[in-house]
Amino acid sequence: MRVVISIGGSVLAPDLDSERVEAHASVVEALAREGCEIGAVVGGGGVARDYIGAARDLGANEVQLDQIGIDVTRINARLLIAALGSQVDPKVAHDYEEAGDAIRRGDISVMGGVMPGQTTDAVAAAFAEYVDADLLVYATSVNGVFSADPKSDPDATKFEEMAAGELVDVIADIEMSAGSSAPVDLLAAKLIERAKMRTIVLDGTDPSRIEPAVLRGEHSGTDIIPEGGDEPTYWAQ
Ligand SMILES: Nc1ncnc2c1ncn2[C@@H]1O[C@H](COP(=O)(O)OP(=O)(O)O)[C@@H](O)[C@H]1O
Ligand SMILES: O=c1ccn([C@@H]2O[C@H](COP(=O)(O)OP(=O)(O)O)[C@@H](O)[C@H]2O)c(=O)[nH]1
Repeated sequence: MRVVISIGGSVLAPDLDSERVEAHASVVEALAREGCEIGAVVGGGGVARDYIGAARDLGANEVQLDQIGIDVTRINARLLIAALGSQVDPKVAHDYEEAGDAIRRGDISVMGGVMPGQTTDAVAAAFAEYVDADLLVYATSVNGVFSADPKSDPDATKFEEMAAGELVDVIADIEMSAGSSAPVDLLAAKLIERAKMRTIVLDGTDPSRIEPAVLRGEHSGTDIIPEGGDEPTYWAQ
């Protein structure tokens, strides 16, 4: 089974904590031991936001800010690589071909950002499509996709499952409001829909939730069901 796991910066590196990075690496290694081929994509978190904020104050334009964000995601990717054993490609893949080659060689491949105008959510979706992944997992700071932002709306309800087209609609509504954050970005949602990619959005603040989700489909987040896609098959069955 081939899996791409997107580890949000808010989850991997809300601050610099080697034990947290180690815990994520352990999950990736455990999945690899189970025979999964793994691509990981790492976000920028609070450090990226701090750098972007400082550079904005200094007059940088949006593309320059994105480039700073990409650099930070790649530093976080290096942290995850440092925590993974010999099975990982020691280079942070800068494009999908490099990442795909590493996976085909049998290595775990780790990416950060690739180009301005998007986030690592979209990188993970494109990576998953490029390598024909069986599953894409977003480990983020909320336990799935909700009808509204659960951090600000106490009446928000979680989608246990939703069609990829519904995900696009929900995300498009969020992205209409400036400065808002979303469980995945709009480009990622569109790519998931186009690729008919089976996708899970879950709370990755405790990384041990990722393994049962990948191996057995057991999680309490949101399943994104591809329209016209295959029924899920689980590695452990
Ligand atoms: N409809 C929604 N469903 C789930 N989360 C939402 C929604 N709208 C906004 N959010 C927000 O999206 C954010 C997603 O996590 P974020 O902190 O950006 O993590 P990451 O580092 O994984 O990108 C959360 O802060 C959550 O409050
Ligand atoms: O392919 C990419 C990935 C990231 N970024 C930039 O890097 C920041 C941090 O990436 P992350 O995916 O963590 O974004 P977040 O989830 O914090 O919005 C983003 O806001 C963008 O500015 C980018 O421009 N292109």
